[in-house]
Amino acid sequence: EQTPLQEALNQLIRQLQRKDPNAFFAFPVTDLIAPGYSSIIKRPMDFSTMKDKVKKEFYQSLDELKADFRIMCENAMIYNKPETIYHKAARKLLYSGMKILSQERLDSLKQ
Ligand SMILES: NC(=O)c1ccc2nc(N)sc2c1
Repeated sequence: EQTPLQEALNQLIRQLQRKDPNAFFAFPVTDLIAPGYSSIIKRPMDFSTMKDKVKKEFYQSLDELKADFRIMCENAMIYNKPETIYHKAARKLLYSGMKILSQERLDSLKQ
């Protein structure tokens, strides 16, 4: 019951998650592991939420998924200090992920 767009977006999320081997971005960040997170980060995002949004057809285009991916990485660079493994992982993920999401052949998914 998946549309071509859903198939393509799920495949891209799988590709992006391979760039997060420590699964720092796999699930929502809790205030338990990250004190004060929910009062600092106004638009939390993670890969499990993105997958749920694909399933519920919240994304109408690749650009909308790209926006959530960028928010997810930027959140981590806001909350976590630059010298932390989380901040460094987020910056690396953002750059490698944007390369994956900006390939020519994906232009058909743009609206
Ligand atoms: N995505 C994040 O910002 C993130 C992920 C995992 C994690 N674990 C901690 N102890 S702080 C922390 C932050």
